[in-house]
Amino acid sequence: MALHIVLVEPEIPANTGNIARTCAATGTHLHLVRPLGFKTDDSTLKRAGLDYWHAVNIEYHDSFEEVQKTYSDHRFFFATTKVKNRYSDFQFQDGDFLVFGKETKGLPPELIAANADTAMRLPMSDDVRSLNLSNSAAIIVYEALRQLNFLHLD
Ligand SMILES: C[S@@+](CC[C@H](N)C(=O)[O-])C[C@H]1O[C@@H](n2cnc3c(N)ncnc32)[C@H](O)[C@@H]1O
Repeated sequence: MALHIVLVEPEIPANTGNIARTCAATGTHLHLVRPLGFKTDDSTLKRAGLDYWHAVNIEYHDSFEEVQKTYSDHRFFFATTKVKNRYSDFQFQDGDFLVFGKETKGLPPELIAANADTAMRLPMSDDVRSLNLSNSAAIIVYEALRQLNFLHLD
């Protein structure tokens, strides 16, 4: 088993490359939902992931519904600025899916509304609208790993 990160329609290659590197470091599986805002041979994407791409377990999907259908026996958590639930108040389990939205618009409001019980927010001051996507993913996956005693890692 492993944790899973889902990026729904990511736009900025450097963010996806950074997240791929975090996935390689943590044994987390990466799911990219099309359309992507870059080509998979984009040099910025490759550079941000350094030479760790071979260590990333990556899957591409045509829709988020496809991810949910394929992994219907897993739990899904949704990272968004739009709710009050604090990310660290959830009890994560091995196999959980952590879902992140696109850089410009975030996750679709209807997806958040339909999953309000498992939507989570990283606390921020009122001066900032959102955190960077790759920073958000790193913080949440490491919180899940901390709760799981860094299962699968040293
Ligand atoms: C740059 S943000 C999107 C900004 C968008 N205007 C919004 O408010 O959702 C890209 C993604 O990073 C994650 N993110 C950024 N800041 C977050 C926060 N404070 N709490 C939870 N997720 C966050 C979310 O998954 C979001 O969809």
